[in-house]
Amino acid sequence: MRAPGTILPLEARGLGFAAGSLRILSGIDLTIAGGAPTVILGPNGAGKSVLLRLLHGLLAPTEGEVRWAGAGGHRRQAMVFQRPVLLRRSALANVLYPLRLAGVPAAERAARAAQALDLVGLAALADRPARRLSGGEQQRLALARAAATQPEILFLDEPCASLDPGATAAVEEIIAALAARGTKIVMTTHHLGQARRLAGDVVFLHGGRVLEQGPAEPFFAAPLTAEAAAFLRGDLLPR
Ligand SMILES: Nc1ncnc2c1ncn2[C@@H]1O[C@H](COP(=O)(O)OP(=O)(O)OP(=O)(O)O)[C@@H](O)[C@H]1O
Repeated sequence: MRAPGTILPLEARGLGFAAGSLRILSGIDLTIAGGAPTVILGPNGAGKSVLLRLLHGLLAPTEGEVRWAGAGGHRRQAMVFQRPVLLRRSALANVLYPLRLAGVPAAERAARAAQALDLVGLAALADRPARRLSGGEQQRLALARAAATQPEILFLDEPCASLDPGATAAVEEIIAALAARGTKIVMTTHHLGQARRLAGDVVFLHGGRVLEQGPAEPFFAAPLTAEAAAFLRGDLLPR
């Protein structure tokens, strides 16, 4: 069972990140509430991955802060990366391992892992060595591993970056299923079609700043900034 209460909304206030003299993100103010997925969009180098890492707590901000509404925010979230790092063990063992680390009682671990493998369509491959799975299956396994920990918020960094259309559709289905059962998804993607299909709201980043933030439908129909309009047309944006 998930701990009572909620850690949402997640708020970023004056958030910034610099590496030496290079400012990568500045002045980010965001409120991420529960509900349909939040999709972070923007051209290459806009700072999407860095923002996701700051929100997740993997990077420490050099300015501003990330605030969770409730206690234990860092424990009730998970992140899945473009290329999952899997243990040299079976698919099932990969899902069980973080549950053991999280102190989930042994009796509950097997049921949760089986349920998560089922959710991603990998129940039949539970005993296969994880590193022998295809790229799409590995990404689904990474999603199962994260989902089994029952995070309230799940960060996904380009989850379909190196997947073909079939594998991408399978991952999108899993994301939609997780969102439907109440997991808040915050993700980056370069697939505009995917963003339109999944997003409840959008954060548009350019040059390390948030230029737009709001519900997905009006953003796609009539973006407010010239930069977002150009991005949606597929034009190159000056940095
Ligand atoms: N630790 C770091 N040190 C120095 N520069 C960094 C660091 N992390 C990211 N950068 C730079 O910050 C900028 C933003 O990187 P980030 O990966 O967040 O962009 P992105 O929007 O996710 O891009 P892409 O769409 O290409 O993945 C890039 O120019 C990147 O090279």
